[in-house]
Amino acid sequence: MTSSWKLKPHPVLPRGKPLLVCILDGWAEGIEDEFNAIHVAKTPTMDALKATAPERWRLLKAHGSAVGLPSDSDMGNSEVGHNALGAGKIYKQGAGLVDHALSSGKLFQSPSFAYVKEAFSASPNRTLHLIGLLSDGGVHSRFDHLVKLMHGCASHGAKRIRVHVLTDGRDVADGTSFQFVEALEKELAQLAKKGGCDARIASGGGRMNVTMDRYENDWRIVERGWRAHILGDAPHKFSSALEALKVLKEADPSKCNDQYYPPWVIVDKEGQPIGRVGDGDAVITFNFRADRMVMLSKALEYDKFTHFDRTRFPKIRFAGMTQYDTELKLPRHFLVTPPEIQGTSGEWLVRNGVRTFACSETVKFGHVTFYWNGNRSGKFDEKLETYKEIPTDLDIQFNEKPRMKADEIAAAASNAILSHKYDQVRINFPNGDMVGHTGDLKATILACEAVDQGIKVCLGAVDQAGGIFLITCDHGNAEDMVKRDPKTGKPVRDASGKLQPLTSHTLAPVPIAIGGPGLHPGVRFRNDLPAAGLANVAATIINLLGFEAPSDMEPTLIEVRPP
Ligand SMILES: O=C(O)[C@H](O)COP(=O)(O)O
Ligand SMILES: [Mn+2]
Ligand SMILES: [Mn+2]
Repeated sequence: MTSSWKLKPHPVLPRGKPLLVCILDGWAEGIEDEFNAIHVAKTPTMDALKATAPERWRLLKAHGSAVGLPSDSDMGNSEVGHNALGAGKIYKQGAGLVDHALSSGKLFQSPSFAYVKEAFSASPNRTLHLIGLLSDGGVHSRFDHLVKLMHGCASHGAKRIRVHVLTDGRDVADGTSFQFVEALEKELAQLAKKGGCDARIASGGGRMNVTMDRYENDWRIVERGWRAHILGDAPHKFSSALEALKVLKEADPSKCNDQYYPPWVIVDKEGQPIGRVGDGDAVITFNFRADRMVMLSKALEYDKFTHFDRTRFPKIRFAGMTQYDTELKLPRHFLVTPPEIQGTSGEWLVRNGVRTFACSETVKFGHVTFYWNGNRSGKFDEKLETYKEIPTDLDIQFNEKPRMKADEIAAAASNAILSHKYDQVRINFPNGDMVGHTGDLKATILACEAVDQGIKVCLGAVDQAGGIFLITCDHGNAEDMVKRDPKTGKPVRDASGKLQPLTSHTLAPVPIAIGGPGLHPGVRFRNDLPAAGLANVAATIINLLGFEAPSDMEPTLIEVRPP
C-alpha cells in the first residue's frame, strides 16, 4: 500500500467490530396514511430503532442536488443513491451531464458523434436508429434529450431516423406511454416537414419485458428487444405505435401495462418492418443510466457473443449516450463522458485491509457492488472481497411474490457476520422498491414486512457477534403508493373517481439508524449537519470500522461524546 492510501486510525473508535451495512431499497419517511406501505406494514424492528435511540436515528436527503441530480425536483434513484453512499462524494450525474452536452452543443462536436455521423451522412439510405426509454422520469433517460438529439442529428445530415421505444410506467405513471408516443410523433412529423427527414417510430415494448434487463438477470428480455429493434421481428405487428399500445392493451388489459407490453414492430403496407437495422446503419442508445443498457450494448458491440442467437449481426456504427461500463469500456463510443468516480469507500477500505462481504439478489446485486464502487464491475481485491448474488426468480412480476429473496439475503448476511471472516457485511433488501414499482399497495405492505423480518434476523447476528449496524436506504418508493396533490398532499382521483397508483420513486428523505453492542456508547449523530444526505454515509462507515475518513469525503454523521 502506498502511504497516500493509508487511513489514520480513529482516535476513539476501535477496529475489529463486524459492521453490517444494510440498504433498504426504496424506503423513506412519508405521510403516515393508508397509502404509505411502510407505515401500514408491521415493521417492529425498524420502528424500535426510531423510537428507542433518537440520537442514533435521523433522516438524510436522497434526491436532487444531494445526490448530483440537476434539480431538487428530481427524485432519487438507485444509481445516484448507491454512487453517493459508496463514494462519500457528490458527483454531477448523467442527466445533468447530458443537459450540458446538449445545450452547449458539445455533444455534436464529440469524436463519437463524428463516428456515428459518418454512417448516417454517408447516404440517404443509411438509417440512424435511436433506442431507449421513452419517459421523462429522469432516471434512465429524458424525453427532452431524445428530442434535442433527433433534431441535432437531422441538422447534421440524418435523412432517415428510426426510433425504437421502450415504454416506462415505472419512473412515470402507468398509461403515460400514450402521451409520450403522441408527443414523439409530433416531433417526428416536424422533422419531416422542416428537414425533409423520414423519421418514424419502428419498434417497441415494455421496459421490463423488452430490452432493459440488468445484471444479466434474464437475457430473454434483451433477446426480445434485439429481435424487434434489430431484426424487425416481433409477434405483434402494427401500422403505428399508438395502434400498438391501444390494441395490445385492449386485448389483455391485465398484462399490457407500460412496463410489461410485449415486443411490437411497425410494418409498411406490404407487411415489412420499417426499421430493421442494416449493415452500415448508425445506432445510438439514448439512455444515460448504465445498468439497463449494459446487456444490450454487449449484444450490439461484441463480435463474440453467446447469450442468445443474434441471427444476424449487422455491421453498425454504435454509440451510447454515455459509457455504460468504464471498466469494460462499453460501449467504445459514447457521446457524453460519464462521471469519473474515484476514491470510493470500497477502494479505501480494501487498501487498508478491510474484508468485505457484499450481497443482494440479482436485481439489486450491482447496486451494492458496481454502483457502490463508483460504476466499477470488478472487485478491488479478490482476497479481501466476497460478492454473493442470490438469483432473482424469473417469469413472475414482483407483486406475485413480495418476499422475493429477503430470507435468503438475511441468512447470507447473518452467516457472513457470524463467520467473523468479514469486517463489513453490505447488503441490499430490494423489496420495498421492486414491489413498490408495481403500484400494488397490498403486495408492497407484505414486501416491507418481509424486509423488517430480514433486518431482525441480521440484527440478531450482529448482537451475537458483538458487532455494529448501520441501516439506511437509497431513495423513497414504498412509503408513497398513490399520486398526490403536490400542494395538499391529498391523494388525487382520475375522472372516474379512481385513485392513481404511484409506481415511481419519491423525493422523500430516508432514515438512517446505527447501533449494536459493538458501538462505542458515546457515539451519536451530530446535530450540526441538518442538510446531510447519502454522501455523508461513507465517512460514517469508515469511522465505524475504526478509521478516520479521507478529507475529500462529505463529513461523517457521527461524533463521540463521553458516555
Ligand atoms: O430501473 C429501475 O428499476 C427504475 O427505473 C429505477 O429503480 P432503481 O433506481 O431503484 O433501480
Ligand atoms: Mn433503489
Ligand atoms: Mn426503483
